[in-house]
Amino acid sequence: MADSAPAPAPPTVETLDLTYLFPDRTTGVSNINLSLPSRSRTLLIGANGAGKTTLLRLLAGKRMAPSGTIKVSGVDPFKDGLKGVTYLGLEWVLNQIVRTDIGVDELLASIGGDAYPARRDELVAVLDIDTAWRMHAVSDGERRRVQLAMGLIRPWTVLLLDEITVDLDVWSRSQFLGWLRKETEIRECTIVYATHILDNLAGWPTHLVHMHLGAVKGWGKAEEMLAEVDREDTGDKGDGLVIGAPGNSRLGELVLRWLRDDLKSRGPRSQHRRAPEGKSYAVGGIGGYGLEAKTAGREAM
Ligand SMILES: Nc1ncnc2c1ncn2[C@@H]1O[C@H](COP(=O)(O)OP(=O)(O)OP(=O)(O)O)[C@@H](O)[C@H]1O
Repeated sequence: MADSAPAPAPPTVETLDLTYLFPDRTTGVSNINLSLPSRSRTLLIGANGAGKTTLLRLLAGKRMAPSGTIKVSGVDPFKDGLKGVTYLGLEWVLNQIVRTDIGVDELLASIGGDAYPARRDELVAVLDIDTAWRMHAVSDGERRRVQLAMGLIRPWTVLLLDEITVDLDVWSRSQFLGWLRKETEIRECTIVYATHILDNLAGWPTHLVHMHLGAVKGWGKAEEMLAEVDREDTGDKGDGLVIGAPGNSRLGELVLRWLRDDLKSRGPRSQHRRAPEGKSYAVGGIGGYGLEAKTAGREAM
């Protein structure tokens, strides 16, 4: 009788009342409840310091969350490993190998390009990479394109992206976003993407998560959240924070509104730090929180 391997768990991302505090016990993320289905493309939106990177690193298993508060593809990413999860963030961008005198072909082969030749060739084409480039002699954007190809060649099932497209020109970024979209359409995979750059993202996300002061202020299906824009008038509220420029996408308009309201509710940064409405950050004595994982072996390349 032939062995039948169990079907892989669907690549879902779930958090259950997830709280994580840094050692100062005042910053981090608190009480986060999300349930992102397979094949979703989620944008994490929030002002600088809202908690997006912290959340992504927790989802990637790079920080230890309290037991039972995170499940990625059905398992705890810290305890049970990162199979199928690709996290592309700052550490990956800063890796020095991509600044040395090494050729693109060699670099792509070193991270498994030869095992996935079709994906490698597709990414080289989508990201308009010249495989004759030497990495010490390319522009920032060219280097970023090679880094993206390196990070994406292996067929991930959950992709966690912390804004890593900043150096791409508009065309390359739109091609890249289109490729990501296609991935979720042709196979079981899921993307969570933290970004401040909304160009070419109209119609891209299936879900939106609005973060503010370490909490999720709202989340849901993108179309339902975008419907807010059609319902509300957003012009000048007499506070000098005018939005609603003609030509803004609905997504751009919604995000401007969110950030305007967040700024108003938070006040200037130099004022005292405030917890999100209805929440209070615990100070000290919470078992399991604030533990920075010893992640040397877990850091992305
Ligand atoms: N290692 C750390 N130790 C203590 N506090 C931290 C640490 N890293 C981040 N923070 C704090 O946690 C909060 C959330 O930071 P985080 O990097 O998650 O924000 P973000 O939404 O990704 O911001 P940005 O859009 O600027 O990248 C910030 O107030 C930040 O100062």
